[in-house]
Amino acid sequence: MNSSLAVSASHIRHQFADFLALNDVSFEVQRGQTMALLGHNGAGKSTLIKILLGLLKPSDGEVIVLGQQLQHSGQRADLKIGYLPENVSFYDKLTGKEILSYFAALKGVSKARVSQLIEEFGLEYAQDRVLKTYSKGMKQRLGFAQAILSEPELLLLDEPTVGLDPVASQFLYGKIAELKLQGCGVIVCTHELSLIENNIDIALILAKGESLAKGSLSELRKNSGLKTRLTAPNLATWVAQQPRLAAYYADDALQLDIESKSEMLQLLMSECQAFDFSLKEPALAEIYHFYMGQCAQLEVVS
Ligand SMILES: Nc1ncnc2c1ncn2[C@@H]1O[C@H](COP(=O)(O)OP(=O)(O)OP(=O)(O)O)[C@@H](O)[C@H]1O
Repeated sequence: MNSSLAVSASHIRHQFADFLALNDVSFEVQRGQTMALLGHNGAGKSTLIKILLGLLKPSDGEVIVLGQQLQHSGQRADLKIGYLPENVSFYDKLTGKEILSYFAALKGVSKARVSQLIEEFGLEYAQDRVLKTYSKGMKQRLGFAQAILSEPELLLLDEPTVGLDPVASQFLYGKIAELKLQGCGVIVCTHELSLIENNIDIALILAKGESLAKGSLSELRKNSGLKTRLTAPNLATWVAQQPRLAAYYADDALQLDIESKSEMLQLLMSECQAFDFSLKEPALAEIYHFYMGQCAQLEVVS
């Protein structure tokens, strides 16, 4: 068993009555790695998270979480998993501090850690207020504090930044980065692609229960064939000087694939003495839409 893996899922299939929610999904997340779990509404993301939590037994396939094979529904890997559900719902007559203290007691975590998290998450001023007076963002911060109470080795986050302001979202991803450095594997399910883009190592894109694409951002970019755009104020002049650039010139930019990028950059710098240009790699959102579009096209053809 590979101890550097936080999760290893092989050929997961899950059937709800006559509906196939997951079909042959396989992926791995290393300890210290963050994976974005992406897909349209109903793609199967929450179903997969429930399987990793041991709340749902897959109809088929093998799941190993933190070195432990999950076999039965209801079997939790252990307390080393932190989980933030999509809709945080705690008993709303308890105060924020009471809620965290309750989970701390369940997980054998000290009261000092509860106070530390309340302070770090900027909830000191509201810690003695009942939950029903909390805003959506405050509840989300409390939910995230609950998820990382016991310093988890695997963190599963379902839409963690919904309701958070930009500063709070940045704080959350900063916290995730700290946990990663301690070797925590992280899976984030989200539709907020621009927010997560700079905070992930790999992504798994699901559509209709199937794995459409997976890999690092650069692997996904390469496999999609999407181009990097190079723009510059003098670009048209350089293209006129160097006919080899013309083959890549479209839409006021050089449209470069992985193979042509370094060659054309070298040409620009050595032959045109060009240093004033900007490069724009395909964003995660573009990559996502590309794969979703491909999936739709396949359906039309079949
Ligand atoms: N208990 C259930 N019984 C029957 N079908 C279910 C059940 N739970 C989920 N499904 C179906 O399985 C599919 C995948 O649902 P899931 O909640 O995993 O999607 P999701 O990717 O998390 O979607 P969203 O982005 O909307 O949260 C959906 O078509 C859903 O209706």
